Amino acid sequence: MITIPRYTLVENGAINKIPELLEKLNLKNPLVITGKSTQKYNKLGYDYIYYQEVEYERFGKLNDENRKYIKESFGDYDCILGIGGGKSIDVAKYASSITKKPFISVPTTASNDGIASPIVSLSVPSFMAEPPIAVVGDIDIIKKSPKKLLASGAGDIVSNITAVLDWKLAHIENNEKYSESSAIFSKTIAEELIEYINNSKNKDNLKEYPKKIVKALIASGMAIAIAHSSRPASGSEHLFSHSLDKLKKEGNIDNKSLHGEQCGIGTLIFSKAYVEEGRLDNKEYHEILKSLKIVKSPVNIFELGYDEDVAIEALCNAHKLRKRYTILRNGFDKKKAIDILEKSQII
Ligand SMILES: NC(=O)C1=CN([C@@H]2O[C@H](COP(=O)(O)OP(=O)(O)OC[C@H]3O[C@@H](n4cnc5c(N)ncnc54)[C@H](O)[C@@H]3O)[C@@H](O)[C@H]2O)C=CC1
Ligand SMILES: O=C(CO)COP(=O)(O)O
Ligand SMILES: [Zn+2]
Repeated sequence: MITIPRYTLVENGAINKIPELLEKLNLKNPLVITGKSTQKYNKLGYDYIYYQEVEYERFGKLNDENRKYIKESFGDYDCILGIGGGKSIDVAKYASSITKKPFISVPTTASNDGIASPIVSLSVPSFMAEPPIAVVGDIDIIKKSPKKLLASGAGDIVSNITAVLDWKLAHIENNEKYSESSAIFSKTIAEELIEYINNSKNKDNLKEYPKKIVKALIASGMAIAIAHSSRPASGSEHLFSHSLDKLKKEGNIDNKSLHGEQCGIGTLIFSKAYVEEGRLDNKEYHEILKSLKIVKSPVNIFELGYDEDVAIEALCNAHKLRKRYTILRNGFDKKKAIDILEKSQII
């Protein structure tokens, strides 16, 4: 069965409609999970906790002790609202899946497609939970969020191009189950966003970008729900991002690069790899590059704040991050990694 949000509000002032929405859903006692810079958007003063204080790390491990802890912490409320960026939303979604309470997603920015997806990405590999029962995207708030966050949303959307290529490749070379309709849906979301961004100078100079990116991210989450897997939105480019996250964590690297920014870089690397294999037109690689430049998302490893050794190591380890067949196949050795990083001008 495919479950997608029952209500999706994407408009100016949407956050003021939360009471009305709760009433429609017959919910009365919400608990908000939010971040320190987004608590101000809990305008109705619902009880709240910061995602940072919910022992974030424990959530990645699904054992009985953690389930008990979550149930005890969230037991008295009849629904959970995630208000904030990707982390607030992920923690809220996870808590909702453990407590079986409905989850309402209230993104205050548009940085990744966890907004409406059934995926929880607190660990690698990610796992399936329930999607939000409703999404409340207040454009007044989202358009004022930091540009870096809004730009990273584009990186998470262009990812769909390489993710779908990887999915098809896995079908051809590894006999994996593949859904053409899901793939077309996911790819179209990315192509339409790229087209809008790249023509924005002639159209509205990105005035509509906040609304477009939120809608694209919600749709991408729905593509994941339809496929019942993150396959349509996560391929080799996400493996690169997960690999970078691992290096950051293990090496205690203090760098605030965002998920979507890292995935944007990954998309440039692997779209170039697909061009090299003759499976993608070079024009498409350039369209992706152009769109990331226009929204000012990083297009090389230095703009992302790392040196080239980090890029090489992340790329050489990427295939080990999860069991998912991609153009990485059995992994890139150092020579191949450097070659493609140079060709895609990441280093
Ligand atoms: N479930 C899924 O399918 C996915 C989940 N994720 C999750 O998302 C996380 C990354 O999310 P991001 O949003 O990139 O980072 P984040 O959640 O760490 O947010 C970055 C910062 O921006 C702040 N922020 C959010 N809205 C703001 C606003 N309007 N004004 C000022 N500050 C604001 C946040 O409070 C936070 O301090 C990953 O760690 C992963 O757990 C990422 C991709 C997909
Ligand atoms: O980030 C995601 C989709 O954009 C989720 O993908 P993962 O399954 O790789 O965590
Ligand atoms: Zn992503």
